[in-house]
Amino acid sequence: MAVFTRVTHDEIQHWLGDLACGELQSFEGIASGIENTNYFVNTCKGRYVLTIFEKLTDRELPFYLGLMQHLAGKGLPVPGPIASRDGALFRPLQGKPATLVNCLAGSSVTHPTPLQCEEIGRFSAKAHLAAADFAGTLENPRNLSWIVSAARAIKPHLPAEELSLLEDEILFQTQLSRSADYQSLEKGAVHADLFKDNALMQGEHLGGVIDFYFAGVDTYLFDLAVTANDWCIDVNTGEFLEPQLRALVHGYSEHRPFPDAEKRLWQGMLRAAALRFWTSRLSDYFMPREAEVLNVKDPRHFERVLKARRQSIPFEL
Ligand SMILES: Nc1ncnc2c1ncn2[C@@H]1O[C@H](COP(=O)(O)OP(=O)(O)OP(=O)(O)O)[C@@H](O)[C@H]1O
Ligand SMILES: N[C@@H](CCO)C(=O)O
Repeated sequence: MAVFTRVTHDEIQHWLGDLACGELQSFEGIASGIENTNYFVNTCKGRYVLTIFEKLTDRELPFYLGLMQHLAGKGLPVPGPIASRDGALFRPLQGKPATLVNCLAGSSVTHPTPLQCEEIGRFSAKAHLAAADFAGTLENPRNLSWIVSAARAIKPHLPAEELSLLEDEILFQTQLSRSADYQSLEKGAVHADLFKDNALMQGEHLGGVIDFYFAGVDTYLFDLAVTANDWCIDVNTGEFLEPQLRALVHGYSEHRPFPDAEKRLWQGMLRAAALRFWTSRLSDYFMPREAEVLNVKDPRHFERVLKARRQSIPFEL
């Protein structure tokens, strides 16, 4: 249940104020999602999503909402925040920052087809190109420094075999991050959490990508690796499904061909992406925040994915 903050018709009507989105007709809480409170809001001008941020603050929100506005402005299927007359993308509601974004069509898929993977690959490349002139500079909040510090807190809880895997992978990633190839990778503002549940599909067509609230500046290759590790795998084993992976890579490279350094670092970045989510899931598992207790995602899934990526990958870029 994701409605942490309950609001009334009058409160929403008042908050909509000068947003030029028309008179409020109805609203309903959205049950899925665990980070923020979301409502579908219907006005005489259309359907929107109201998000009340439970933890995010003025420090991060200008980056996330600014990036969504930037990408939507370039025609990508991303929910653009509706700005108030003075240009603000978020304003307080019940003392928490809140925003209104366009409601996009579609629903998330659990077993993507190769064509759907190709479509998400195309989106990813287009988003990387479109974000190149975005001015925001927030670092990926779940970067290697975060992983190292989260791992410190997790380590006392881990059995020996997992501890050794975690330490070995962090060592590998630390060395990799110092390499000339890594230093030469192209970076920009990336989604960094483009899992299946953050994409709305309409058949083979992408209706939209949502939930930019783990976005940050990181390498394009890392971002694509995050997507590959979720969209293109057998969820039982963590192994890649080759047709899905080939389709994702093909869709991506249609718009942004891979530079040589990206080709050389593909397996390393797939490992980095698996480590990032294994660590965050371990952290949520051992040190859950209040609202997460009932929604902790299984860390062992990403342990399996990481082990599989360390072994081999089906083909090179
Ligand atoms: N712009 C949008 N258009 C259509 N549906 C949306 C939009 N934004 C959110 N939703 C719906 O609301 C649900 C919850 O949103 P979201 O995934 O962003 O929740 P959250 O709590 O912010 O994040 P998390 O998934 O990390 O818990 C989505 O699964 C989707 O069904
Ligand atoms: N996509 C993340 C959740 C945070 O967005 C995970 O599956 O662990």
